[in-house]
Amino acid sequence: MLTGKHDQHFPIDVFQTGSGTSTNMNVNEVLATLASREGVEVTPNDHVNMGQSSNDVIPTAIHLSAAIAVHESLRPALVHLRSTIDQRASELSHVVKTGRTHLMDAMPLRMDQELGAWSSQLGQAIERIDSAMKRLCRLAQGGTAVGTGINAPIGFAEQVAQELSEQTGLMFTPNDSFFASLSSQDAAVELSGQLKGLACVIMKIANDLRWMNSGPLAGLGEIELEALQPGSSIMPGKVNPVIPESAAQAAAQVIGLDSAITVAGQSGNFQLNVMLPLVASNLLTSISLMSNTARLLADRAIATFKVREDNLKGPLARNPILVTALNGAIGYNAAAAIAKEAYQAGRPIIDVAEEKTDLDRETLERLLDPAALTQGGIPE
Ligand SMILES: O=C(O)C[C@H](O)C(=O)O
Repeated sequence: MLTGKHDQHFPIDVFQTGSGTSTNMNVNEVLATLASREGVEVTPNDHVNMGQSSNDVIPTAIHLSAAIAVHESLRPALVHLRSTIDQRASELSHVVKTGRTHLMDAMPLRMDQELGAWSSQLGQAIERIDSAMKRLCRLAQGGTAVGTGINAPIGFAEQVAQELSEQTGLMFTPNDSFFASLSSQDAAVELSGQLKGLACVIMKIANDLRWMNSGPLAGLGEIELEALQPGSSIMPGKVNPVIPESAAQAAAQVIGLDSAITVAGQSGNFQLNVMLPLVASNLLTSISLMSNTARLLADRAIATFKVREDNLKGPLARNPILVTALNGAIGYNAAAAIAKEAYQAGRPIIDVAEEKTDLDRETLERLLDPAALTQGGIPE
């Protein structure tokens, strides 16, 4: 069954009984049939489902499958995205650009600082997902119908957890309360919440890339993303940022799937949560979306964009906001007057400052040097 050879025998819809009994019995029936074909007399309920109930099997399957998907797919993809960003950041540490707040010109920063923010956000998203994994590795198996463990042999829960740990290399243990693990989906809600946080990070990176790539002539034109396809069916020669756009859509989908998981997480009525199939489907979809997106962003956008350094240099030199560096020497109001005049006249800030202050050219060059202004501290 694990090879996928019998997948066509699983026709059950995700939107089925809330316990997932239909899917559990589907598995039991296919396994019993396969065993019978080998001449072993096996029944779906008495043998395959022995010592089990859908009520503990399905919550266990949710935790197990999500933990494996995070461990084998999502985490490596996020680490890859982060190291690709780090690699580009160290290559681009010489590039100084205009910072933006409210989408408006602000003080300068280096590109490694800008990309370093993405890397740090991803690092913290990984930490949060790692933390959720601890709760995900606690299993419901052994709780059977309502959490008491009726019909399961003593020690069954521990044996299942040990066997699954050996097979996967993850550390599974029985949950400390089967009543809790059957009637709630708290660990899945937690992981989904962390995936939503990750989706926000991905959305931010994708949007920054789209803005930086905008143009090529009438936009910011700070970078040039790899051209992957003719972007327009009508406008010849137009190349669009398809990877960041697909990443932003995947992120939006994960945020939506999380909302449904949040509702499902509240659907624990007495001893059983009855939205388990939805939780399973949405959680695995989110993990898969974020894994694929992280790899695509890394390999087809971050690793390959070119920096249009000439486009960065002009606005940087003309940016009147650099006058912020003079606050300490001449005060905010005098600096504001210089900035306004420089904007209005379209003149370099240094020329206006030389006229309007007692500071000599050399001092102004030092104080207004964009690269020096990326280092923090009080300009002297
Ligand atoms: O399918 C089961 O094992 C139990 C079912 O979900 C029920 O509680 O009625």
